[in-house]
Amino acid sequence: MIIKAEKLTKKFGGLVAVDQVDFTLAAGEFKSIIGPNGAGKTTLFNLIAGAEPVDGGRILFQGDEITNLPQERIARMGVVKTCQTSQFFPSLSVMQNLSVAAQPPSSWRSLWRGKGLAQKTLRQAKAVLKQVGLESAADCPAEALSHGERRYLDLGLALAANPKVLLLDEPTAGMSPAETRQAARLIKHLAQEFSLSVILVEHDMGVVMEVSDRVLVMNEGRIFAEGAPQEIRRNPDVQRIYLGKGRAAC
Ligand SMILES: Nc1ncnc2c1ncn2[C@@H]1O[C@H](COP(=O)(O)OP(=O)(O)OP(=O)(O)O)[C@@H](O)[C@H]1O
Repeated sequence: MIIKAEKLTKKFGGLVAVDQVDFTLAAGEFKSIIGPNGAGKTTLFNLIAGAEPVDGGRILFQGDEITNLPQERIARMGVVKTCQTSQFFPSLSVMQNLSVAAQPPSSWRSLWRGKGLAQKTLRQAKAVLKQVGLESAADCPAEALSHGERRYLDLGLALAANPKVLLLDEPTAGMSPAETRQAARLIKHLAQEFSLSVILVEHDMGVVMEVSDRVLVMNEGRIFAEGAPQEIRRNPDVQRIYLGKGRAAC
């Protein structure tokens, strides 16, 4: 397993948002986390990425414990998270943003000394620019991008960091149905091309069913069900928890 979490627990005051959850991700696997609002999906995702401190349990990445390491350190090890809200330098161009993300931390000092970016970094940034289809916007300031393009830049920023495990938080949020289908296909293609292991938190069931190898259903901080997309789609208990919370079933 590339990621193994045991008895992960997170509390917010009296609320147990993630309750003794065991989670595994195999190398090359694409796993989606679904569940009704407030089920604990984003919290579990944030615990794995190091974006929230863990209250109980432990997380292993390739056998090494990463529990409560700083998020930057976890990202440098290869577990990289994208956000629901775009995080980039608004006035820098798309290519400059990708170049910063592709820059190994060991070379930040030379960047500050004005030595410029290494050729390897520029090549990596250019490759990612092409992979996420933003070549025509390479010189645009990131703040001038459309909503859909910003989501592609988010994806590019994560890919530029050379991840082994990619954590995607609602990458298609706010996209039109046509953009959503296109983005889902691109994400799946990139995951296969780079042999990435992916954890996806996503509300769009069409996307989840199309891209996932396995789907994990959370409810009230616990794992409710796990299986192949078709099994989850047919599971009457899964449909019940969605309907019980007033959301559309898958
Ligand atoms: N920073 C926080 N402080 C207090 N409570 C929080 C915090 N983050 C999450 N929660 C609570 O923890 C529970 C799980 O939230 P979480 O965001 O993980 O659920 P989710 O399944 O991702 O929901 P959604 O689908 O609505 O995004 C919810 O009851 C939420 O209100």
